[in-house]
Amino acid sequence: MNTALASSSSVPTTGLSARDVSLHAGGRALLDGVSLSVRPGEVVGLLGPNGSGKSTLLRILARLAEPSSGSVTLDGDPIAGLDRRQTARTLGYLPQSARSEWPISARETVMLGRTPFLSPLARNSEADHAAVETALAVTDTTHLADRTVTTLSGGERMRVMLARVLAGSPSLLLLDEPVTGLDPRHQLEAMLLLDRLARDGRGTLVVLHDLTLAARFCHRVYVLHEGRVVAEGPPAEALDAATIAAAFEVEARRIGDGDDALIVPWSIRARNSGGSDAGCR
Ligand SMILES: Nc1ncnc2c1ncn2[C@@H]1O[C@H](COP(=O)(O)OP(=O)(O)OP(=O)(O)O)[C@@H](O)[C@H]1O
Repeated sequence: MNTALASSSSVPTTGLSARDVSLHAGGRALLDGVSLSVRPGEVVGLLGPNGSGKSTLLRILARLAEPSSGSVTLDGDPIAGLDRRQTARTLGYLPQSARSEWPISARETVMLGRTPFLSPLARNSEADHAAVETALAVTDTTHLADRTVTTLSGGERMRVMLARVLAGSPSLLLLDEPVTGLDPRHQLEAMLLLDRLARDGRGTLVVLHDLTLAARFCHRVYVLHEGRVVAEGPPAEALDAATIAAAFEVEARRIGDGDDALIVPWSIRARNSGGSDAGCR
């Protein structure tokens, strides 16, 4: 499968960083002093229970929301001051449960990912069409290209929306649960694709709920809990039993070590278990 995603339009980057980012809304802190980075050549996992702030953080990193305090920098420059088109060429963002409401074809939907490269009133170029066909191929959606996107199944639609991000050939990808709803084969294909993109020098921050996929495919992970980073580092270190218990309130069974580890949530951990609580690091 060809994974050479339109490298000519990719904008080189040294990485994206959040420093001490907080966001207050609804009378509480949704994010509280979060610092994080993603660099070219790495797949970084963003993990945490429902409501811990993962999507909120991704929206801030994608410049779709403003933090109450703290900063986000791209290549060392504050993202708030950068040219929006240039930012869109560098950063690819896949929202959670991404969907298209327009009854257009999957191919036309993927072509929308080329928007940052279009001049006003210009027709799509050969490079645009080539990027779209490659993005369809690597997401195994070529056979769906002429279907109206609103008629696709949830997993098919997710792969098309991922193709739309890839069509822009971003240097850095911000992906909010890209494998949720995908069948096992397509989950693996998507994670293997991120791995190949990292080897090509691109970087990805990916929200995952599957601890085994995170352990296998992420170079580093951040674990969020109630808006704070409670663990970070290589999965073998950050996803230890104490962190999993404290952050997710489950006991997990671990089979194997390192990136071969299977981490399976196994039993519910009682809340308010007093002194036996492992606590978040
Ligand atoms: N505009 C808002 N006003 C008030 N609360 C908000 C707002 N946006 C999000 N929240 C709350 O902030 C918290 C974090 O939401 P967020 O969507 O970032 O969580 P998440 O970690 O992505 O969760 P999930 O795994 O369920 O997708 C949640 O409790 C959510 O209800």
